[in-house]
Amino acid sequence: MLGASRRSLSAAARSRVAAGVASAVTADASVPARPISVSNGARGVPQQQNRLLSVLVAPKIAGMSNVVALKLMDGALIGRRYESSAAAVDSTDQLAEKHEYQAEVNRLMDLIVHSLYSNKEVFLRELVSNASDALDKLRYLSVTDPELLKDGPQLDIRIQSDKDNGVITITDSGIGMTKQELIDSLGTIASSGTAKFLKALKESQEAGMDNNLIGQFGVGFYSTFLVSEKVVVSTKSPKSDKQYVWEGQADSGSYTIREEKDPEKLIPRGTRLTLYLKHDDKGFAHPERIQKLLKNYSQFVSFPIYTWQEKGFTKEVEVDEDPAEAKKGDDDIKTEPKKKTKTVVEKYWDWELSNETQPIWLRNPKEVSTEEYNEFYKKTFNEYLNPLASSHFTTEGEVEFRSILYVPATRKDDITDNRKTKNIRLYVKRVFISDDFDGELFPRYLSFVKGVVDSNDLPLNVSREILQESRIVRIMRKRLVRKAFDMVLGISCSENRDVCFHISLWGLRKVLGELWKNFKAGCHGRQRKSQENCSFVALLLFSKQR
Ligand SMILES: Nc1ncnc2c1ncn2[C@@H]1O[C@H](COP(=O)(O)OP(=O)(O)OP(=O)(O)O)[C@@H](O)[C@H]1O
Repeated sequence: MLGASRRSLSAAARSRVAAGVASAVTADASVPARPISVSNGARGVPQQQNRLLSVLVAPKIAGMSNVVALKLMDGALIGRRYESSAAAVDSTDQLAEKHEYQAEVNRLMDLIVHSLYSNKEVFLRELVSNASDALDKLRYLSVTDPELLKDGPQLDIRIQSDKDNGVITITDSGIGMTKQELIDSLGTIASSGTAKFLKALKESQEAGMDNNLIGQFGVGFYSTFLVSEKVVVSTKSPKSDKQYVWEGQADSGSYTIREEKDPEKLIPRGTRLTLYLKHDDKGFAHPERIQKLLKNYSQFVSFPIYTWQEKGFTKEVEVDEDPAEAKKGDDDIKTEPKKKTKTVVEKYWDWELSNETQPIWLRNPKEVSTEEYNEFYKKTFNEYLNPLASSHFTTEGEVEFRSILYVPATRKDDITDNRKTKNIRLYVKRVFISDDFDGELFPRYLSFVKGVVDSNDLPLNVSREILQESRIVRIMRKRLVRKAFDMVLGISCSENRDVCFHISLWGLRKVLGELWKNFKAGCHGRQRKSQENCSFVALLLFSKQR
């Protein structure tokens, strides 16, 4: 999952890189593109040569005369002149631009398509997570720019499937993507999860695929190719008045992008993914299977997820009378014949809400099971192992907020390299704001603690500056730190207790050993409040004793 600000920053950075590449190909994105090869990497024929080659080898467009086809190709060469005639043509294939994947994506696709990974179902988790991120981003941006919602206030995810043909569509009404964002996002790798996956793969030093890694890290959007032979992404950003279609095939080093021209396929805003499943994976298109997977993987998504389900109701219908019976009846005394009826089930299809949208931190802690806390942690922070401890609490009075904090079982990031850890996800009135404010909400030396914080007192347009100066944040930070210390001390006390955050002494020693650097860094850290210092020193002493 990505935070809004993180994503916008990385998207901007990626746009700059990709803009350079794309500008070598089409100076004006609105020019209707013909089968032009657009290289995303170093490979490929020079652009001008590519265009000419494409024109020479362009096949005849189905249902079009050569004259019209030529006109279109002409249009590609001389600019906008034939834009309207291109729009009038009911064939889109010929208008598609061909792009090559970045080398890393090619490698990843190759691994995914040829992997023997048995837990292929994670594809749905990854796609729903992307849809939820896109909705989070829209909701966040719409706080300052309500116009973004003008094409529909509904924020939801809808999944429809055709089990006979093995097709699944996943539609979200989120932020969508512009053409450039499509190229930047679905042709290159800049995403956290996928990049982590590749790093881990490299570190595992295995020539082949370590199947477990897919499950541990997720491979984001590309996991669609675990089950699909073709994927179509149709997307409309509120920043653009055009809808674009990305199309990729398993086992292909390139993808295409074209403008959506079919009025029936236009969406007001957001993204629709259509997965054409591989023959052996068509079972994933069964509506009941989809619902089961959502229960398993996506129960913490805070937007409604609707699935298209077959339903039924019973009704009484009249049945035709048996002619022999009717004849017999005629011979008897004339009485009004009694109409016979039978009960039938009337089938119909409708959307069904398939998830619980109340965030886990708003629930009563007594009603949340350890498994639910652990699942929420793993899904939210992309973790593989259960946490060592968790703490769910509500603070009321002077400042009101709810939070769940976790101590992970392993520490992956090294705080000495001064990277942001994105360990705290900040929500304001349930709206996800950012995971970039970790330093402001939490001291750096506690960066191993992960969690969510939801405040009702902060403004929705909260910025780093507001956080730094806010008295509310100072109080929140103090309480969060105290809770984090309580939690770590709780782990330490567990040596002499039967039940203490369901962890073992072995786990404690392990975590303190690994967190040693964090504690040390805390010692040398900037000025801290005395109470914080006291607890910190106590922890430090404790950890040294062990
Ligand atoms: N439904 C969507 N709506 C809008 N943008 C999307 C959607 N799906 C994917 N994207 C864009 O594609 C990018 C790449 O997606 P991918 O799933 O590969 O990685 P990620 O979501 O960024 O990272 P991670 O897998 O770690 O959460 C996303 O960052 C986002 O910008």
